[in-house]
Amino acid sequence: MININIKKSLGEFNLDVAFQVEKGIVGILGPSGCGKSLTLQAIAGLLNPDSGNISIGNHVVFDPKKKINIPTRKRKVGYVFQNYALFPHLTVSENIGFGLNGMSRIEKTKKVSEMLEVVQLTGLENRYPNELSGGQQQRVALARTLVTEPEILLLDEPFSALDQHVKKQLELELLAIIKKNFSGVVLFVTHNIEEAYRICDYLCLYDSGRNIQFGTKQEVLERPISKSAAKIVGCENVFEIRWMNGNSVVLDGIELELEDCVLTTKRYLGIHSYDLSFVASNDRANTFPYAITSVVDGIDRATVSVVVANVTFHVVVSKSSLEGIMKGDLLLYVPFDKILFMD
Ligand SMILES: Nc1ncnc2c1ncn2[C@@H]1O[C@H](COP(=O)(O)OP(=O)(O)OP(=O)(O)O)[C@@H](O)[C@H]1O
Repeated sequence: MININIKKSLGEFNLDVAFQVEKGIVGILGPSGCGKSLTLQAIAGLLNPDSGNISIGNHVVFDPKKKINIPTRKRKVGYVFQNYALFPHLTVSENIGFGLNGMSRIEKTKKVSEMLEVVQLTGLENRYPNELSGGQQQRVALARTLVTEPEILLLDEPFSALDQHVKKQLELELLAIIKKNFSGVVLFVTHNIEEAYRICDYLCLYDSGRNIQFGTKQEVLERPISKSAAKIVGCENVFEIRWMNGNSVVLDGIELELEDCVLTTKRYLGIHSYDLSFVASNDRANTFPYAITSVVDGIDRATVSVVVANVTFHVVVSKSSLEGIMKGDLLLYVPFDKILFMD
């Protein structure tokens, strides 16, 4: 369990975050410079907040009102950094055993060798970090952290230094090791919504030093609460709206019908690019002729940008459907049950 409620001013930047997590892997997502790493540093005791409190498990580790500020080494926090931060002059075994203080040599050797097995690096114990691949270095970093039996695991963009082609495989490996050997809360900082979705149970969205939304990954993806939350979860189609009545809204020049009367005060509407589609007939509401403005080609999918009146929609389509869409005799379909309303 982690409970954090802190404020910290650093020059112009103000960090003001509060959330509580009982268990599971939480993806912390947000634009660059929004305070994700500072939050992890505060939890680890590497940054002193100006006020607030932090508890890990059943222990208060920071609360200036109670004069509590437990030092980093006693916080039971495992921290894996972007660049792994291994000691270059120590071998794999020495790196893993580094944090095991107050243990006999025999005990330490046993623990390190168990951990080498957990991260499948047995046989490489005498190598130095520069003799390992990026993925192997990452596993040493994870082992060095897990061996200290932390109550919380902080992963700060652990895949960012890896090549694209090995990333997914290593993600799976790392996830399997964590799930099998660690039962506490994992806070996982990433910029990538796809990666967060693959790995995490919950998402915590950040914007300008604040956490703006927390929920299961499905909830957050399906119901971003604001325009900034929608942007962070990769919703490419967000528009300011004018309510006509409870049954329809007007975007810039087009009217969208809604399924039920949903009068709200929400100012924006969003729809994920994968929820839009192209259809052959206008036998349903919200189908529109379109003009294509661009096509971004992917391996098996493409993103087609189309204009309807003055509104540009981005639509993800399969490559096989691209030819029909390019001819322009289909209609863009905006399904009302996929429309998201937000502040
Ligand atoms: N010691 C410091 N003094 C002043 N400002 C700082 C300090 N450390 C960080 N900042 C500022 O605080 C903000 C948040 O930094 P943080 O590293 O938490 O961002 P982040 O969300 O992790 O970004 P990224 O995704 O780029 O790693 C940034 O604007 C950064 O410039």
